[in-house]
Amino acid sequence: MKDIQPLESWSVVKNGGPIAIAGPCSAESEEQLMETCRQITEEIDITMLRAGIWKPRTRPGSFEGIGEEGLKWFANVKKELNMPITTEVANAQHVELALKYGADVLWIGARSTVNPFTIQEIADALKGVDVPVMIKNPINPDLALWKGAIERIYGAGIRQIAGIHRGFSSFEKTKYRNVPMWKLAIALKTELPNLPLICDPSHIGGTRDLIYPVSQKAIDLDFDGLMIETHRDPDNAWSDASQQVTPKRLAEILNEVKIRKSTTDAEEVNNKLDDLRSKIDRLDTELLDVMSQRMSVVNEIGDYKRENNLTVFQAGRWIDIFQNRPEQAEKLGIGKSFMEQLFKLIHDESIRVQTKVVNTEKA
Ligand SMILES: O=C(O)C(=O)C[C@]1(C(=O)O)C=C[C@@H](O)C=C1
Repeated sequence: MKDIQPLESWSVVKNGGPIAIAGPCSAESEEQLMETCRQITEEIDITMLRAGIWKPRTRPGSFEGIGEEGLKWFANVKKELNMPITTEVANAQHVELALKYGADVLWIGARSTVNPFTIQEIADALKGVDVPVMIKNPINPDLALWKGAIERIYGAGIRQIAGIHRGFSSFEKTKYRNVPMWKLAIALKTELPNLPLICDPSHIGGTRDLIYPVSQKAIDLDFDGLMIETHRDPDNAWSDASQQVTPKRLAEILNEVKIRKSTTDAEEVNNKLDDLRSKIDRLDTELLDVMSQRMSVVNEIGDYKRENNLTVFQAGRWIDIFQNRPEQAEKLGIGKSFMEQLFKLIHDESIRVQTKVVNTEKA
C-alpha cells in the first residue's frame, strides 16, 4: 500500500498539516449544527467540519442520530460556510447518502472497523468512487484488524486513506474513556509509514480537560491532524456531552498545542542530530555486545544444568534479579518499569535458549 497518498494530496487540505477537524458529535437540529459550525469557523481556521448523522451507541434507548434529514442540514452548512464536511458511515446506504449530500470525506467508526463484513460492504459501495476515507482503530487493540480494514478500503481503489486513532476499550477503569495505547499507533505507522494518522482526543480523553494534553501528545508523536468534537452548548449535547468543547475552547486548544515538525532543513540542527545519533549507534553496538556475552553465559549455565540435572527456571535467582536490576536502574535515572519489562524479556529468552540446551544431547 505504498501508494496511499499524503494528506496534502486531498483537495480539502489547503495549508498542509497538521490538519484540524471539528464539529458536533451529532447533528441534533439544523440550528444547532449551523450555529456550532458557524461559531467554529469564526473562532479558528480549521480544515473540515464533522458531524455524526448515524450514531452507533453502546446501549439501546440512547439518541442514535438524526439520519438523512441531518445530511440536508450539513449540505446547507457546507454551502453557507464554504467548508468541506465529513461524516461517519457504517453501511452501504450511509455511503450512498453521504455522497449524495456532498460529504467531502467519509470516516468509518471503531465499531465498524471490528467487523470485516461491515468494512467489506462499505468497500464494495466505494468501488469506483473517488473520496478520501478515514478509518478509526477497532475498539479492541488489534492492529491486524485495523490494517485489514485499511486493506479492504484500499482494495476498493481508494488511495486517499487516513487512520484515526481514538483509543481502545478497556475493562479496567482508567482516567481515559478509551486508553490511548500509543504503541499501537506507532506500530501502524511503522508498518505503513505513508499512512496519514489523525488523533481523536475526544474519544480517547472522554472529558474536556484531557483534550489538550492528548492533542499535544499526538502532535509530539508526529500525528498529521486532530479531530475534536465541538458543540455550541456541550453540557446539553444529545451525545458525548462530557467530552465536547465549545468553539471558543477548541480555538484555545488548537492555539495552545505546540506544533512540531518531523524534520528540519537547518543544517546546524541536522549536524548536531547526526553527531548524537552516531553516539547512539556506538552505544547500541556496545549494548548488543554485552547482550551477546550474557547469552553465552546463559548457554554455558544451560550445559551445566543439563550435566547436573537442574531445572532451567530458577525462581529464587530470577526473583533476585527481577527486584535488584530495576532498583539499580532507578539509581541511574532509568525508569523502573522499563527495566522490569526489559529483564522479563531477557529472562524469557534465557528460558527459551536453555530449554533447548538441556534437551539437546551433547555430541
Ligand atoms: O541463574 C541461572 O540459573 C540462569 O540460568 C540465568 C538466568 C538469567 O537469565 O539470568 C536464567 C534462568 C533462570 O530462571 C534464572 C536466571
